[in-house]
Amino acid sequence: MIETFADEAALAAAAAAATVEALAAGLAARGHASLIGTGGRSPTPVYDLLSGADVNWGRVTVGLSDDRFVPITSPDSNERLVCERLLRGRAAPASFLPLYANVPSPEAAADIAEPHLRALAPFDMLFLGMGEDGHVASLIPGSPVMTAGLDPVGERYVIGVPAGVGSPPVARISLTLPALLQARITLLLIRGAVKRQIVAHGSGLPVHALLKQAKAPLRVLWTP
Ligand SMILES: O=C1O[C@H](COP(=O)(O)O)[C@@H](O)[C@H](O)[C@H]1O
Repeated sequence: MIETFADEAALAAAAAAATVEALAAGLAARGHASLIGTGGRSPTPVYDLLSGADVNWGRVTVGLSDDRFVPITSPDSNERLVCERLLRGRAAPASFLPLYANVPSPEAAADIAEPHLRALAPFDMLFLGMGEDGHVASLIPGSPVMTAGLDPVGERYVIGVPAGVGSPPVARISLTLPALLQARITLLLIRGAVKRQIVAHGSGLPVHALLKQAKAPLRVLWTP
């Protein structure tokens, strides 16, 4: 079911409330909690709200479902977005687990991140955006690693994605479907008629691998 919100602010308020609840549950049950964020435009107002939320952020680890293989100084860096919009104010004490590393290739960065993501799973909250091509994380149609990344029994949690697909078409680092399915709750944050149509009526795109599975609870939050 797609949950419809009147505007971006209403969607952000619902997403932030669900996130605070999920992090509080993780903290109460295990003494620590995890939030895997996403890049793009969709999560930004949610990050703004969460940066002021009453959470024991010092016991929260924040990661990313994907990043571009660019340094944090780049405007294309998802890590930069999270640092600028989430990890400030009350959320400043949270720990950050990067996907990007200053190494020669996205595959080498993925190798570094892999054990840390495995140790962090299962995740208390996962945010995903979706492109108008149906991609989630950096599992992008046309990519030579998309099929491997969407293999539900694949051995990797983190993969390098060669340049040439996506916007911008830079190399990337992405969580795989087995990693995404480690979320206790996932919020798919989408906006606009095209994305609603893809979720409601499309098939065979990366997002549908998540929509059709029953292992990891998923909410779709949409606004026009
Ligand atoms: O390239 C990316 O795009 C998607 C979707 O972004 P949006 O601006 O349409 O919400 C995003 O989820 C992903 O993290 C990012 O790398």
